[in-house]
Amino acid sequence: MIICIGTKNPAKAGAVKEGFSSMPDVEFLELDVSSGVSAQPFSDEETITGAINRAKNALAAGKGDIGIGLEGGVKQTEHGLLICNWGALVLRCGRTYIGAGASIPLPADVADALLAGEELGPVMDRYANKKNVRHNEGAIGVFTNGKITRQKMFAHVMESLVGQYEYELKTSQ
Ligand SMILES: O=P(O)(O)OP(=O)(O)OP(=O)(O)OC[C@H]1O[C@@H](n2cnc3c(O)ncnc32)[C@H](O)[C@@H]1O
Ligand SMILES: [Mg+2]
Repeated sequence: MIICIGTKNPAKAGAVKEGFSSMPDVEFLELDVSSGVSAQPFSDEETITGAINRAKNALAAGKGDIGIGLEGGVKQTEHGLLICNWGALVLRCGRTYIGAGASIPLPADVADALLAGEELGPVMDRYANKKNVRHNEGAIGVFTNGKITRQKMFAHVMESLVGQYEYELKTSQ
C-alpha cells in the first residue's frame, strides 16, 4: 500500500509513519503539494479544507492508495486565539475522513502578531528564540512545556483517522 503524504515537514511526516506503523507493507511518499488555503488558516473550516486539499493533491500526485493531509491553523474564540490542527485521510474512491488535534490558546503577544498578518512559524521562532520550531516541537510543544510535541499531536490525529478508516472497513463487511 502506498501512502501519499502532502508535506515534507518532518514533524508531520513522522506522525503519519507512526499512524501506519502497525500495518504491513506500507510505503510512504512525501510530496510538496498545495493546501489551496492561506499559509496561515484562520478558522476550523479553512484548516479542514487545507488538510483535505493536501490529502487529495498528494494522492493525485503520487498515484498511491491513500492520501494524508495535515494542516495547522488558528481560530478566534471568546477565550482568545486558539491553535487548531486538522488531518484528512482520503481514499482513491474519494471517501474522506477528518480528525482534529489538541487545541490551546496562544499568548496575547503571539496572537497579536498573527492578527497583524504574520505566520505562526516565524513568530514562534522569535518568541522561543529557536530555529524552525514548526519542524520540531511546534507551538503546541513550546506552550505545553514539551508535554505534547507537534509530532505527538499529529500522531494522535493520525490514530483518529486510521481508526475511523479501520472501523468502517470492519463494520462494512
Ligand atoms: O511544510 P508544511 O506542511 O506547510 O508545514 P507548516 O509547518 O507550514 O505547517 P502548516 O502549513 O500546516 O501550518 C500553517 C501555519 O501555521 C504555522 N504553524 C502551525 N502550527 C505550528 C506550530 O505548532 N508551531 C509553529 N508554527 C506552526 C505554520 O508555520 C504555518 O504558518
Ligand atoms: Mg505551511
